[in-house]
Amino acid sequence: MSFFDRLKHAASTEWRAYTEHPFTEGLADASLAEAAFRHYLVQDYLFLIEFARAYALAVYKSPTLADMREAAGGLSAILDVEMNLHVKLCAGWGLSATDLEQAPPAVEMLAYTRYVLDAGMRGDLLSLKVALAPCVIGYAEIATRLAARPDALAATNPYRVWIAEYAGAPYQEVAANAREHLERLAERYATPAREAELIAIFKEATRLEADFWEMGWRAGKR
Ligand SMILES: Cc1ncc(C[n+]2csc(CCO)c2C)c(N)n1
Repeated sequence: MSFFDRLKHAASTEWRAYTEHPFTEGLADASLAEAAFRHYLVQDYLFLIEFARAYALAVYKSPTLADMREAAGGLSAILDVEMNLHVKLCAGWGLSATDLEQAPPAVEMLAYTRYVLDAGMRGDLLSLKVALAPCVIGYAEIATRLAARPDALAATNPYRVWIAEYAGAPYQEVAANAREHLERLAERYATPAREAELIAIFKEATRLEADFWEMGWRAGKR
């Protein structure tokens, strides 16, 4: 079994709660309340700013130049690609980039990003990449599943742009490369003695991803 599959298997309850959260179902069948999506999107913008810092930390923590280039690629994928999607999507919901940056941070956003930054700060590059894995690899898995649903990408679904972005080939390739890089890192630095700690990091980050959906989901019920 690959290293990532071992992590996912060990965290299967948390992984399902994250990747099959009702929020994601609501994106696919367009039943998600607009308020839920807006709240999620604004907090996700703040989340991406903090995740850019985590990738910058990955540059710093890189033992080799090749690792450094890989982390720098992740950093620019956030700053130059993913954040543009958010700005574009938010404009469609009447929110400007300034509105986004000035939004008050939610505790779920803070908890998740602080956790990842802390895991990276006290650990090595492998610990940090394990903490980042649910985000990068999870979104690719979620979007692929949603895109296969009838009408998920239909013009009548206001969330089709989000699904198409993460289900599309460019993002799927980013996620596949991240997964490949994680396997190579694990070959270099994972030991049986470290496995329990790495699983604990993966589980916690996955739980915080589910909490992030839950935060948006609750905003749709208010
Ligand atoms: C809560 C939350 N989790 C994951 C992602 C997806 N994501 C964040 S950074 C990154 C890597 C490079 O773009 C990806 C795919 C998100 N946007 N929000």
